Amino acid sequence: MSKDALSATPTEAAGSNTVFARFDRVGKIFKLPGDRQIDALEDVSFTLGRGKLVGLLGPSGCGKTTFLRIVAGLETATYGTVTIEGKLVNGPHPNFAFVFQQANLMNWRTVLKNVLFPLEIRGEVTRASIERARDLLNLVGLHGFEDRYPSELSGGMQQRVALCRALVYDAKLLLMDEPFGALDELKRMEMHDLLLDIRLRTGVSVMFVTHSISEAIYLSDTVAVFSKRPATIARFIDIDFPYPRENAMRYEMKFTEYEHEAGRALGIAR
Ligand SMILES: Nc1ncnc2c1ncn2[C@@H]1O[C@H](COP(=O)(O)OP(=O)(O)OP(=O)(O)O)[C@@H](O)[C@H]1O
Repeated sequence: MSKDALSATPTEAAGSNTVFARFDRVGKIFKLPGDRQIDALEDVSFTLGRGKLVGLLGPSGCGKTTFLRIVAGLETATYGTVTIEGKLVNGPHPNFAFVFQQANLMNWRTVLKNVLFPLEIRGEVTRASIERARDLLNLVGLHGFEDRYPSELSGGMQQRVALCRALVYDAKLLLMDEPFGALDELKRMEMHDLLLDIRLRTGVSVMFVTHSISEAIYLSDTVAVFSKRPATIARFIDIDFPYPRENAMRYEMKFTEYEHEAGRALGIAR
């Protein structure tokens, strides 16, 4: 995919060999009372490669969350299509996991029982799946907290529990809406490395919304910069840093250049 690719036609995601998801001229118009309407999305087209990580950046209120909700099947597009693994999305799918800005844990359930909840509603709690939940908690540094309650955890720890809950059932697609927005900078950086580690181990494809240019660059294979509303893709930026990524890269000249490029696409830098 070219860095300057515009969204009029579907465009390949960075370096991917297999297409996992295809978004073809996705548009959304919200009808409001009294013949009013909000044009939220217009002709958003690109593909997400299997196991790839795409960050969505854009001005506030441009339509990023709406796009993510359409991909998740939680909202219907006014026109255009979302195809995942060759199948049209027309409702929520059991293989898609969502992580929101707030952890949204159930305070009356222990950490382990929060993580197991998606399996419980599928009737899939087995000895092996409990083991997997414990392994995930271990991976995110929460070993020993399985029987604690959410109110006993910090915000960062709660967000890590939410991530485990999203990953416990082998989701193929992880959709995240500003998942680390409520965390302080250091915790956010920790979560970045954790997410990349999980992606490496599980091969999950990831799409996430962020307001942070540096977060988008640090995590993504490709950053998709949305225009002002109605949002369309203003620019794709392929991030040519190898994985695993290291914090030192945040201070490299090339990283600053990517920040400038994203800033220009957002209209906030020259
Ligand atoms: N259910 C709805 N009904 C009517 N308008 C809506 C609805 N959901 C979103 N909108 C409008 O669509 C536009 C895009 O909203 P959206 O939440 O997708 O933007 P966003 O880019 O995620 O915003 P932010 O970055 O501030 O979180 C906004 O003008 C919003 O008011």
